[in-house]
Amino acid sequence: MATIQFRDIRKSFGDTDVLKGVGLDIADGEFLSLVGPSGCGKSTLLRILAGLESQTSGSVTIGGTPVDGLHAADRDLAMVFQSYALYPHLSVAENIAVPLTMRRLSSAQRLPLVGRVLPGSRTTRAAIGTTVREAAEMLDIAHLLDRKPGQLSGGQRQRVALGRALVRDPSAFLLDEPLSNLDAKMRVHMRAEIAQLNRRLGATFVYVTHDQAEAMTMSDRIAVMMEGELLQVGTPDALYDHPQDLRVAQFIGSPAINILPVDTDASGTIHLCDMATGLRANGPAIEHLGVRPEAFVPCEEGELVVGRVRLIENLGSDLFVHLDAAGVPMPVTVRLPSSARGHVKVRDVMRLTAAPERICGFDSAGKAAPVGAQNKVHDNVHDKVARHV
Ligand SMILES: Nc1ncnc2c1ncn2[C@@H]1O[C@H](COP(=O)(O)OP(=O)(O)OP(=O)(O)O)[C@@H](O)[C@H]1O
Repeated sequence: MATIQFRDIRKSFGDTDVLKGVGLDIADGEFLSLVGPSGCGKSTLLRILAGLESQTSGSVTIGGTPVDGLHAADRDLAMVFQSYALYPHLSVAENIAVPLTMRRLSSAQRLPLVGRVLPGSRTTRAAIGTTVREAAEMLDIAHLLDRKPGQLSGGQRQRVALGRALVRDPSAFLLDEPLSNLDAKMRVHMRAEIAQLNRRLGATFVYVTHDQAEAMTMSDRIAVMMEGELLQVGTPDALYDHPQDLRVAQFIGSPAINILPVDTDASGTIHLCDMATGLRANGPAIEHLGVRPEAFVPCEEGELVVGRVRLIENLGSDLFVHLDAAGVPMPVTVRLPSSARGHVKVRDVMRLTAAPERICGFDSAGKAAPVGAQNKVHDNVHDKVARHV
């Protein structure tokens, strides 16, 4: 069992508080990604779990057992880094075998020539060879076992690093930006493979990345960190559809969510640029509305946003239309289906609405707050949405 629990983890370097009380439970077999911008503390949290760094306060348990006093080597975890950390003078097979030779052969048995003739050495080496081959086959690098790391591509080197983690058969895999050194195509390929590996092995994976797309495509759940705090933990869908914090809304999703600055009057009516939006705050006053690019629908009247097209990006499958909209400091991005090609031109004026349930509201503290349709306008907006879909 490799459930992992962080309890109120704090870490300071000098007088800089890098982790400010992180609590997180990771289930056995789960693929959990820690995401956040550079410097938010995600690697530090992973290193504390690995035993490579000690926390200032708080505790970590693995499989229900506190590991705070345990050395890294005694935690039964395997770590894979961005820099593959391979030995250049050893072959791929020898690199993958390193954890096993260290664990299963005595220091005398590990000697280059004499070691091979010592009692037990031959059998143990054969068993290690079988394990290495199995791991290499799983990672599709069995044909490279005799090569040196210098003769491999970046993607192949990362597989060797994964193979070395795999043969340890750890209770959990910790991966720190393992794909950062790969080109874009190889990253997409490897992220699918790593996710499959997690499903096949059934082991717990804790994966650190600053790339939200990587986290969205691979994870069972994502923990979003910023400035040493955990802002939200949830499934990719929950974070995308129901961000609990404005910063989470902005971090997750590409192109980014549209953020519209709004005012809420005493009756709860929400205004954008002094125009009633047809929406009301069903709780605290709303200061920002978040609308995903694909949630906008063109309309003829009763719009939430009106803007002039400044740029059209044609991706073949979709169009991303960027508009300068009144009262919105950043360009508004709308995603339209490919059937809209040729129907929208630069400098056109577009009116956009969105179904109220697809609009996120945020209060003055940037926390999610409920938004609903105002009764009469609600019906209008729905009629219009129905007419334009
Ligand atoms: N040994 C150290 N001494 C002093 N400060 C450190 C040390 N290690 C990390 N920090 C600081 O702690 C903060 C968090 O670092 P950490 O590496 O955990 O961030 P991160 O979210 O993983 O960022 P990145 O994606 O850039 O690796 C950073 O501001 C960093 O400068």
